[in-house]
Amino acid sequence: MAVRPTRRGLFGLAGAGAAGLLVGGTGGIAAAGGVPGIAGVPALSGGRDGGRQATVPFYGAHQAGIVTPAQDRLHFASFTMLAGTGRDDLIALLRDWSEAASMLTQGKPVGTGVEPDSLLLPPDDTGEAEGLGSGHLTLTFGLGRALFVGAADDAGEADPYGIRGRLPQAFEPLPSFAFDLLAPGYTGGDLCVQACADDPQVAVHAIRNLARIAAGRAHLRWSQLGFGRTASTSRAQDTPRNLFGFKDGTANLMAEDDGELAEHLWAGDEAPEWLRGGSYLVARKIQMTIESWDRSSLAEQERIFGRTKLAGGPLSGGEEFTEPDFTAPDPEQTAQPAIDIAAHMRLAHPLHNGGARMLRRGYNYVDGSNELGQLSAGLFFISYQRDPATFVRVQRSLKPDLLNEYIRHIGSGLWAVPAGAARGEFIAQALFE
Ligand SMILES: C=CC1=C(C)c2cc3[nH]c(cc4nc(cc5[nH]c(cc1n2)c(C)c5CCC(=O)O)C(CCC(=O)O)=C4C)c(C)c3C=C
Ligand SMILES: [Fe+2]
Repeated sequence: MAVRPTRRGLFGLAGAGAAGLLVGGTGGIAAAGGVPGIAGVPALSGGRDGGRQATVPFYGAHQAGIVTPAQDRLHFASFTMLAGTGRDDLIALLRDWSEAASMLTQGKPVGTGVEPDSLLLPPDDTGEAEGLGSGHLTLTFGLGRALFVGAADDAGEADPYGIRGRLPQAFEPLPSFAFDLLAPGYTGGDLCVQACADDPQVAVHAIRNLARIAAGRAHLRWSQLGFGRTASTSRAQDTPRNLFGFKDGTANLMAEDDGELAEHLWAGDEAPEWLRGGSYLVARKIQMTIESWDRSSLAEQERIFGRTKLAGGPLSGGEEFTEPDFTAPDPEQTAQPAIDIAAHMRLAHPLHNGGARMLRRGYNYVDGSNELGQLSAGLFFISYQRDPATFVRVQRSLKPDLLNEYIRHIGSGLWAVPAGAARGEFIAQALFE
Protein backbone atom coordinates (compact mmCIF):
# COMPACT_ATOMS: atom_id res chain seq x y z
CA MET A 1 0.00 0.00 0.00
CA ALA A 2 1.31 3.44 -0.87
CA VAL A 3 1.97 5.64 2.10
CA ARG A 4 1.13 9.29 1.62
CA PRO A 5 3.82 11.48 3.19
CA THR A 6 2.39 13.89 5.73
CA ARG A 7 3.70 17.09 7.25
CA ARG A 8 4.22 15.36 10.53
CA GLY A 9 6.43 12.81 8.83
CA LEU A 10 9.09 15.52 8.89
CA PHE A 11 9.27 15.40 12.65
CA GLY A 12 10.27 12.79 15.17
CA LEU A 13 8.06 11.63 18.00
CA ALA A 14 9.38 14.21 20.43
CA GLY A 15 8.17 16.99 18.19
CA ALA A 16 5.00 15.28 17.10
CA GLY A 17 2.67 17.11 19.44
CA ALA A 18 4.10 20.51 18.70
CA ALA A 19 4.25 19.98 14.97
CA GLY A 20 0.74 18.65 14.69
CA LEU A 21 -0.66 21.33 16.89
CA LEU A 22 0.58 24.08 14.66
CA VAL A 23 -1.49 22.52 11.91
CA GLY A 24 -4.51 22.28 14.16
CA GLY A 25 -6.86 19.40 14.76
CA THR A 26 -8.79 17.76 11.95
CA GLY A 27 -11.43 15.15 11.93
CA GLY A 28 -12.41 15.90 15.51
CA ILE A 29 -15.79 15.51 17.06
CA ALA A 30 -17.95 18.55 16.53
CA ALA A 31 -18.40 20.40 19.76
CA ALA A 32 -21.93 21.62 20.23
CA GLY A 33 -21.02 24.69 22.27
CA GLY A 34 -21.56 25.36 25.94
CA VAL A 35 -24.79 24.60 27.67
CA PRO A 36 -25.86 27.70 29.56
CA GLY A 37 -24.90 27.31 33.18
CA ILE A 38 -24.12 29.04 36.42
CA ALA A 39 -22.05 32.22 36.38
CA GLY A 40 -21.11 31.64 32.75
CA VAL A 41 -19.91 28.12 33.49
CA PRO A 42 -21.37 25.37 31.31
CA ALA A 43 -23.77 23.10 33.17
CA LEU A 44 -22.73 19.50 33.53
CA SER A 45 -24.74 16.41 33.04
CA GLY A 46 -23.09 13.23 34.22
CA GLY A 47 -22.41 10.15 32.13
CA ARG A 48 -20.87 9.37 28.80
CA ASP A 49 -23.75 10.59 26.65
CA GLY A 50 -24.19 13.85 28.51
CA GLY A 51 -20.52 14.58 27.97
CA ARG A 52 -20.94 14.65 24.20
CA GLN A 53 -23.17 17.69 24.29
CA ALA A 54 -21.03 20.48 25.68
CA THR A 55 -17.51 21.67 26.10
CA VAL A 56 -15.95 23.77 28.81
CA PRO A 57 -13.92 26.55 27.13
CA PHE A 58 -10.18 26.25 27.73
CA TYR A 59 -9.43 29.94 27.13
CA GLY A 60 -10.69 32.52 29.61
CA ALA A 61 -9.82 34.90 32.44
CA HIS A 62 -9.34 32.01 34.90
CA GLN A 63 -8.25 28.48 34.11
CA ALA A 64 -11.13 26.04 33.71
CA GLY A 65 -11.39 23.21 36.23
CA ILE A 66 -11.43 25.38 39.34
CA VAL A 67 -14.94 26.79 39.68
CA THR A 68 -16.22 24.64 36.81
CA PRO A 69 -18.93 22.41 38.32
CA ALA A 70 -16.88 19.41 39.47
CA GLN A 71 -16.99 16.56 36.98
CA ASP A 72 -17.11 13.00 38.25
CA ARG A 73 -13.68 11.76 37.18
CA LEU A 74 -10.12 12.83 37.73
CA HIS A 75 -6.70 12.03 36.37
CA PHE A 76 -4.17 14.17 38.19
CA ALA A 77 -0.56 14.15 37.00
CA SER A 78 2.71 15.55 38.31
CA PHE A 79 5.63 16.11 35.95
CA THR A 80 9.35 16.74 36.42
CA MET A 81 11.38 18.82 33.97
CA LEU A 82 14.30 16.82 32.61
CA ALA A 83 17.85 17.69 33.61
CA GLY A 84 19.49 19.97 31.08
CA THR A 85 16.26 21.64 29.95
CA GLY A 86 16.13 25.43 29.89
CA ARG A 87 13.78 28.37 29.58
CA ASP A 88 13.02 27.78 25.88
CA ASP A 89 12.08 24.16 26.59
CA LEU A 90 9.71 25.19 29.36
CA ILE A 91 8.10 27.88 27.21
CA ALA A 92 7.72 25.49 24.27
CA LEU A 93 6.20 22.84 26.52
CA LEU A 94 3.65 25.23 28.00
CA ARG A 95 2.79 26.47 24.51
CA ASP A 96 2.39 22.95 23.14
CA TRP A 97 0.35 21.86 26.15
CA SER A 98 -1.95 24.88 25.86
CA GLU A 99 -2.60 24.22 22.18
CA ALA A 100 -3.22 20.54 22.84
CA ALA A 101 -5.51 21.40 25.77
CA SER A 102 -7.63 23.65 23.59
CA MET A 103 -8.18 20.74 21.17
CA LEU A 104 -8.68 18.03 23.79
CA THR A 105 -11.22 20.07 25.74
CA GLN A 106 -13.26 20.41 22.55
CA GLY A 107 -13.23 16.63 22.14
CA LYS A 108 -10.83 16.88 19.21
CA PRO A 109 -7.68 14.81 18.77
CA VAL A 110 -4.27 16.39 19.23
CA GLY A 111 -2.22 17.21 16.16
CA THR A 112 -3.51 15.58 13.04
CA GLY A 113 -5.07 12.76 15.03
CA VAL A 114 -4.97 9.29 13.54
CA GLU A 115 -4.23 9.60 9.81
CA PRO A 116 -5.33 6.38 8.08
CA ASP A 117 -2.87 6.94 5.20
CA SER A 118 0.12 7.44 7.44
CA LEU A 119 0.85 3.86 8.37
CA LEU A 120 4.56 4.13 9.02
CA LEU A 121 4.36 6.67 11.83
CA PRO A 122 2.79 6.60 15.26
CA PRO A 123 -0.36 8.75 15.12
CA ASP A 124 -0.29 12.20 16.75
CA ASP A 125 -3.20 11.18 18.93
CA THR A 126 -3.34 7.86 20.76
CA GLY A 127 -6.98 7.44 19.67
CA GLU A 128 -8.77 5.96 22.67
CA ALA A 129 -11.02 9.00 23.12
CA GLU A 130 -12.20 8.96 19.50
CA GLY A 131 -15.99 9.13 19.53
CA LEU A 132 -16.29 9.93 23.23
CA GLY A 133 -16.80 13.69 22.82
CA SER A 134 -15.41 16.31 25.15
CA GLY A 135 -16.84 14.76 28.34
CA HIS A 136 -16.70 18.29 29.80
CA LEU A 137 -12.95 17.83 29.99
CA THR A 138 -11.03 20.56 31.78
CA LEU A 139 -7.24 20.74 31.99
CA THR A 140 -5.78 22.90 34.73
CA PHE A 141 -2.04 23.56 34.84
CA GLY A 142 0.15 24.41 37.84
CA LEU A 143 3.79 25.37 38.38
CA GLY A 144 5.85 23.93 41.24
CA ARG A 145 8.19 26.00 43.39
CA ALA A 146 11.22 24.02 42.28
CA LEU A 147 10.87 25.52 38.78
CA PHE A 148 11.75 28.87 40.34
CA VAL A 149 14.34 27.98 42.96
CA GLY A 150 15.57 24.48 42.09
CA ALA A 151 14.82 21.29 43.98
CA ALA A 152 17.37 21.91 46.73
CA ASP A 153 16.02 25.40 47.40
CA ASP A 154 19.55 26.51 48.28
CA ALA A 155 21.05 29.92 47.78
CA GLY A 156 22.82 28.67 44.64
CA GLU A 157 22.78 30.58 41.41
CA ALA A 158 21.01 27.86 39.42
CA ASP A 159 18.10 29.39 37.54
CA PRO A 160 17.65 27.22 34.44
CA TYR A 161 14.31 28.75 33.52
CA GLY A 162 15.20 32.37 34.28
CA ILE A 163 12.23 32.87 36.62
CA ARG A 164 13.88 32.88 40.03
CA GLY A 165 13.12 36.57 40.42
CA ARG A 166 9.43 36.00 39.65
CA LEU A 167 8.77 33.72 42.63
CA PRO A 168 5.73 35.02 44.52
CA GLN A 169 6.39 35.90 48.15
CA ALA A 170 3.52 33.69 49.33
CA PHE A 171 4.87 30.65 47.47
CA GLU A 172 6.55 29.01 50.47
CA PRO A 173 6.90 25.22 50.63
CA LEU A 174 4.26 23.46 52.71
CA PRO A 175 5.61 22.66 56.19
CA SER A 176 5.50 19.18 57.72
CA PHE A 177 2.27 18.50 59.56
CA ALA A 178 1.58 16.21 62.51
CA PHE A 179 0.78 12.68 61.28
CA ASP A 180 2.30 13.24 57.81
CA LEU A 181 3.58 10.00 56.29
CA LEU A 182 4.41 11.37 52.86
CA ALA A 183 5.77 9.04 50.20
CA PRO A 184 8.04 10.53 47.51
CA GLY A 185 6.05 8.57 44.91
CA TYR A 186 2.99 10.79 45.50
CA THR A 187 4.68 14.03 46.45
CA GLY A 188 5.86 17.20 44.68
CA GLY A 189 6.60 17.91 41.03
CA ASP A 190 7.64 20.80 38.79
CA LEU A 191 4.35 20.92 36.90
CA CYS A 192 0.92 19.51 37.55
CA VAL A 193 -2.06 18.88 35.33
CA GLN A 194 -5.50 18.28 36.76
CA ALA A 195 -7.70 16.55 34.15
CA CYS A 196 -11.38 16.35 35.10
CA ALA A 197 -14.10 14.85 32.91
CA ASP A 198 -17.37 12.95 33.02
CA ASP A 199 -15.66 9.95 31.45
CA PRO A 200 -12.46 8.43 32.93
CA GLN A 201 -11.20 7.49 29.48
CA VAL A 202 -11.38 11.11 28.36
CA ALA A 203 -9.34 12.25 31.38
CA VAL A 204 -6.76 9.46 31.01
CA HIS A 205 -6.46 10.10 27.27
CA ALA A 206 -5.71 13.77 27.94
CA ILE A 207 -2.93 13.08 30.45
CA ARG A 208 -1.45 10.35 28.28
CA ASN A 209 -1.24 12.65 25.28
CA LEU A 210 0.15 15.56 27.31
CA ALA A 211 2.83 13.18 28.62
CA ARG A 212 3.70 12.19 25.04
CA ILE A 213 3.91 15.81 23.99
CA ALA A 214 6.27 16.48 26.92
CA ALA A 215 8.75 13.85 25.71
CA GLY A 216 12.32 15.12 25.85
CA ARG A 217 11.34 18.01 28.13
CA ALA A 218 9.42 16.62 31.10
CA HIS A 219 8.39 13.21 32.30
CA LEU A 220 5.43 11.96 34.25
CA ARG A 221 6.52 11.59 37.87
CA TRP A 222 3.33 10.30 39.49
CA SER A 223 -0.37 10.38 38.76
CA GLN A 224 -3.65 9.62 40.48
CA LEU A 225 -7.03 8.47 39.23
CA GLY A 226 -10.11 9.63 41.10
CA PHE A 227 -13.84 9.04 40.91
CA GLY A 228 -16.98 10.30 42.62
CA ARG A 229 -16.13 13.95 43.15
CA THR A 230 -16.06 14.76 46.87
CA ALA A 231 -17.14 18.34 46.55
CA SER A 232 -19.70 20.48 44.82
CA THR A 233 -18.38 23.68 43.31
CA SER A 234 -21.79 24.98 42.25
CA ARG A 235 -25.13 25.26 44.02
CA ALA A 236 -26.69 23.53 41.01
CA GLN A 237 -24.95 20.30 42.04
CA ASP A 238 -26.04 17.78 44.65
CA THR A 239 -23.56 17.25 47.46
CA PRO A 240 -21.63 14.02 46.79
CA ARG A 241 -20.35 11.54 49.39
CA ASN A 242 -16.86 10.48 50.38
CA LEU A 243 -15.83 6.86 51.03
CA PHE A 244 -16.83 7.19 54.71
CA GLY A 245 -20.38 7.70 53.41
CA PHE A 246 -20.74 11.35 54.48
CA LYS A 247 -21.84 14.26 52.34
CA ASP A 248 -18.70 16.19 51.45
CA GLY A 249 -18.54 19.72 50.12
CA THR A 250 -21.62 21.17 51.85
CA ALA A 251 -19.85 24.29 53.13
CA ASN A 252 -17.58 24.70 50.11
CA LEU A 253 -16.87 27.91 48.22
CA MET A 254 -19.16 27.83 45.19
CA ALA A 255 -18.96 29.22 41.66
CA GLU A 256 -21.87 31.56 42.41
CA ASP A 257 -20.12 33.25 45.36
CA ASP A 258 -18.42 35.99 43.31
CA GLY A 259 -17.47 38.18 46.26
CA GLU A 260 -16.12 35.26 48.27
CA LEU A 261 -14.18 33.95 45.27
CA ALA A 262 -12.50 37.32 44.87
CA GLU A 263 -11.62 37.37 48.55
CA HIS A 264 -10.53 33.75 49.09
CA LEU A 265 -9.80 32.07 45.76
CA TRP A 266 -8.23 34.33 43.13
CA ALA A 267 -4.80 35.86 43.58
CA GLY A 268 -5.02 39.66 43.51
CA ASP A 269 -2.74 42.67 43.79
CA GLU A 270 -0.61 41.00 46.45
CA ALA A 271 0.61 38.53 43.80
CA PRO A 272 2.98 39.19 40.90
CA GLU A 273 1.14 40.14 37.73
CA TRP A 274 1.58 36.73 36.07
CA LEU A 275 -0.36 35.05 38.89
CA ARG A 276 -3.22 37.55 39.29
CA GLY A 277 -6.51 35.81 38.49
CA GLY A 278 -4.83 32.51 39.28
CA SER A 279 -4.69 30.57 42.52
CA TYR A 280 -2.69 27.96 44.45
CA LEU A 281 -3.52 24.27 44.22
CA VAL A 282 -2.84 21.98 47.18
CA ALA A 283 -3.14 18.23 46.62
CA ARG A 284 -3.03 15.73 49.49
CA LYS A 285 -3.35 12.01 48.99
CA ILE A 286 -5.15 10.93 52.15
CA GLN A 287 -5.49 7.24 52.88
CA MET A 288 -8.63 6.28 54.78
CA THR A 289 -8.72 3.18 56.96
CA ILE A 290 -12.02 2.00 55.56
CA GLU A 291 -12.24 -1.29 57.48
CA SER A 292 -11.83 0.18 60.97
CA TRP A 293 -14.22 3.01 60.06
CA ASP A 294 -16.81 0.45 59.04
CA ARG A 295 -16.60 -1.09 62.52
CA SER A 296 -17.17 2.21 64.32
CA SER A 297 -20.69 3.04 65.51
CA LEU A 298 -22.90 5.47 63.68
CA ALA A 299 -22.85 7.78 66.73
CA GLU A 300 -19.04 7.79 66.68
CA GLN A 301 -18.93 8.48 62.93
CA GLU A 302 -21.32 11.42 63.31
CA ARG A 303 -19.37 12.78 66.30
CA ILE A 304 -16.17 12.74 64.26
CA PHE A 305 -17.54 14.96 61.50
CA GLY A 306 -20.06 16.92 63.60
CA ARG A 307 -22.78 16.14 61.06
CA THR A 308 -25.45 13.48 60.56
CA LYS A 309 -24.54 10.73 58.14
CA LEU A 310 -27.66 10.57 55.99
CA ALA A 311 -28.88 14.17 55.74
CA GLY A 312 -25.55 15.88 56.42
CA GLY A 313 -27.08 18.39 58.86
CA PRO A 314 -24.96 19.82 61.71
CA LEU A 315 -25.36 17.96 65.04
CA SER A 316 -26.53 21.27 66.55
CA GLY A 317 -29.73 20.77 64.53
CA GLY A 318 -31.31 21.62 61.20
CA GLU A 319 -30.84 20.54 57.61
CA GLU A 320 -27.74 20.11 55.46
CA PHE A 321 -27.26 23.82 54.77
CA THR A 322 -28.24 25.07 58.25
CA GLU A 323 -25.38 27.03 59.84
CA PRO A 324 -23.79 25.03 62.67
CA ASP A 325 -24.20 26.38 66.19
CA PHE A 326 -20.97 25.48 67.99
CA THR A 327 -22.34 26.68 71.33
CA ALA A 328 -25.45 24.48 71.29
CA PRO A 329 -25.39 21.81 74.05
CA ASP A 330 -25.73 18.10 73.40
CA PRO A 331 -29.40 17.40 74.38
CA GLU A 332 -28.38 14.20 76.19
CA GLN A 333 -25.27 15.46 78.02
CA THR A 334 -25.86 19.15 78.42
CA ALA A 335 -22.38 19.79 79.78
CA GLN A 336 -21.04 18.81 76.32
CA PRO A 337 -21.47 20.73 73.06
CA ALA A 338 -23.62 19.01 70.41
CA ILE A 339 -20.70 19.42 68.00
CA ASP A 340 -17.65 17.86 69.68
CA ILE A 341 -14.75 20.19 70.38
CA ALA A 342 -12.55 18.00 68.15
CA ALA A 343 -15.11 17.37 65.39
CA HIS A 344 -13.66 17.79 61.90
CA MET A 345 -16.27 20.33 60.87
CA ARG A 346 -15.69 22.52 63.93
CA LEU A 347 -11.90 22.58 63.53
CA ALA A 348 -12.07 23.24 59.77
CA HIS A 349 -14.75 25.94 60.03
CA PRO A 350 -13.76 29.55 59.14
CA LEU A 351 -14.93 30.67 62.61
CA HIS A 352 -11.99 28.74 64.08
CA ASN A 353 -9.49 29.73 61.40
CA GLY A 354 -9.63 33.51 61.27
CA GLY A 355 -12.19 33.42 58.46
CA ALA A 356 -9.98 31.29 56.17
CA ARG A 357 -11.85 29.63 53.28
CA MET A 358 -10.79 27.42 50.39
CA LEU A 359 -12.44 25.82 47.39
CA ARG A 360 -12.30 22.04 47.78
CA ARG A 361 -12.33 19.89 44.64
CA GLY A 362 -11.21 16.43 45.72
CA TYR A 363 -12.02 12.91 44.53
CA ASN A 364 -12.37 9.45 46.02
CA TYR A 365 -9.74 6.93 44.98
CA VAL A 366 -9.25 3.17 45.25
CA ASP A 367 -5.84 1.87 44.23
CA GLY A 368 -6.76 -1.81 44.64
CA SER A 369 -6.09 -3.52 47.96
CA ASN A 370 -3.13 -4.49 50.13
CA GLU A 371 -1.76 -7.87 51.21
CA LEU A 372 -4.01 -7.78 54.31
CA GLY A 373 -7.11 -7.62 52.17
CA GLN A 374 -7.74 -3.97 53.02
CA LEU A 375 -8.70 -1.38 50.44
CA SER A 376 -5.94 1.04 49.47
CA ALA A 377 -8.47 3.82 49.32
CA GLY A 378 -9.06 7.36 50.40
CA LEU A 379 -9.55 10.92 49.37
CA PHE A 380 -7.40 12.71 46.86
CA PHE A 381 -7.93 16.10 48.46
CA ILE A 382 -7.54 19.12 46.20
CA SER A 383 -8.06 22.67 47.35
CA TYR A 384 -7.61 26.01 45.64
CA GLN A 385 -6.89 29.15 47.65
CA ARG A 386 -5.57 32.63 47.08
CA ASP A 387 -2.71 32.03 49.51
CA PRO A 388 -1.16 28.67 50.47
CA ALA A 389 -1.07 29.94 54.07
CA THR A 390 -4.84 29.33 54.18
CA PHE A 391 -4.35 25.61 53.72
CA VAL A 392 -1.51 25.59 56.24
CA ARG A 393 -3.66 27.32 58.82
CA VAL A 394 -6.62 24.95 58.45
CA GLN A 395 -4.46 21.82 58.27
CA ARG A 396 -2.62 22.88 61.46
CA SER A 397 -5.90 23.44 63.25
CA LEU A 398 -6.90 19.84 62.32
CA LYS A 399 -4.18 18.49 64.62
CA PRO A 400 -6.63 17.35 67.36
CA ASP A 401 -9.20 16.25 64.72
CA LEU A 402 -11.10 13.06 65.73
CA LEU A 403 -10.83 12.06 62.07
CA ASN A 404 -7.05 11.62 62.34
CA GLU A 405 -7.57 8.18 63.88
CA TYR A 406 -8.91 7.01 60.52
CA ILE A 407 -6.76 8.84 57.95
CA ARG A 408 -3.11 9.26 56.93
CA HIS A 409 -1.71 11.90 54.57
CA ILE A 410 0.58 9.94 52.22
CA GLY A 411 1.11 12.38 49.35
CA SER A 412 1.34 16.15 48.96
CA GLY A 413 1.94 18.91 46.47
CA LEU A 414 1.62 22.66 46.07
CA TRP A 415 1.50 24.44 42.72
CA ALA A 416 0.86 28.01 41.60
CA VAL A 417 -1.95 28.00 39.06
CA PRO A 418 -1.60 30.95 36.67
CA ALA A 419 -4.61 32.87 35.37
CA GLY A 420 -6.33 31.58 32.25
CA ALA A 421 -4.85 32.12 28.80
CA ALA A 422 -6.44 34.27 26.11
CA ARG A 423 -6.96 32.61 22.72
CA GLY A 424 -3.63 32.51 20.90
CA GLU A 425 -1.68 32.71 24.15
CA PHE A 426 -0.33 29.95 26.35
CA ILE A 427 -0.67 29.20 30.06
CA ALA A 428 1.76 31.29 32.17
CA GLN A 429 2.87 33.36 29.15
CA ALA A 430 3.07 36.49 31.32
CA LEU A 431 5.67 34.78 33.52
CA PHE A 432 8.15 34.93 30.66
CA GLU A 433 7.46 38.49 29.42
C1 LIG B 1 -6.88 21.22 55.39
C2 LIG B 1 -8.04 21.07 54.83
C3 LIG B 1 -8.88 19.84 54.90
C4 LIG B 1 -8.51 18.51 54.83
C5 LIG B 1 -7.14 17.94 54.65
C6 LIG B 1 -9.72 17.74 54.94
C7 LIG B 1 -9.80 16.34 54.92
C8 LIG B 1 -10.98 15.60 54.92
N1 LIG B 1 -12.26 16.08 55.03
C9 LIG B 1 -13.16 15.04 55.00
C10 LIG B 1 -14.55 15.13 55.10
C11 LIG B 1 -15.32 16.29 55.37
N2 LIG B 1 -14.82 17.58 55.45
C12 LIG B 1 -15.85 18.43 55.74
C13 LIG B 1 -15.74 19.81 55.87
C14 LIG B 1 -14.58 20.56 55.69
N3 LIG B 1 -13.31 20.10 55.52
C15 LIG B 1 -12.42 21.13 55.33
C16 LIG B 1 -11.04 21.06 55.14
C17 LIG B 1 -10.30 19.88 55.05
N4 LIG B 1 -10.75 18.62 55.06
C18 LIG B 1 -13.20 22.33 55.37
C19 LIG B 1 -12.63 23.72 55.20
C20 LIG B 1 -14.52 21.97 55.60
C21 LIG B 1 -15.71 22.93 55.75
C22 LIG B 1 -15.87 23.34 57.16
C23 LIG B 1 -17.06 24.28 57.28
O1 LIG B 1 -16.97 25.43 56.84
O2 LIG B 1 -18.09 23.86 57.82
C24 LIG B 1 -17.05 17.69 55.86
C25 LIG B 1 -18.42 18.26 56.23
C26 LIG B 1 -19.24 18.65 55.05
C27 LIG B 1 -18.66 19.78 54.23
O3 LIG B 1 -18.84 20.94 54.52
O4 LIG B 1 -17.99 19.46 53.26
C28 LIG B 1 -16.73 16.35 55.62
C29 LIG B 1 -17.67 15.18 55.60
C30 LIG B 1 -12.40 13.86 54.86
C31 LIG B 1 -13.02 12.46 54.76
C32 LIG B 1 -11.07 14.20 54.82
C33 LIG B 1 -9.88 13.35 54.68
C34 LIG B 1 -9.87 12.13 54.25
FE1 LIG C 1 -12.77 18.06 55.45
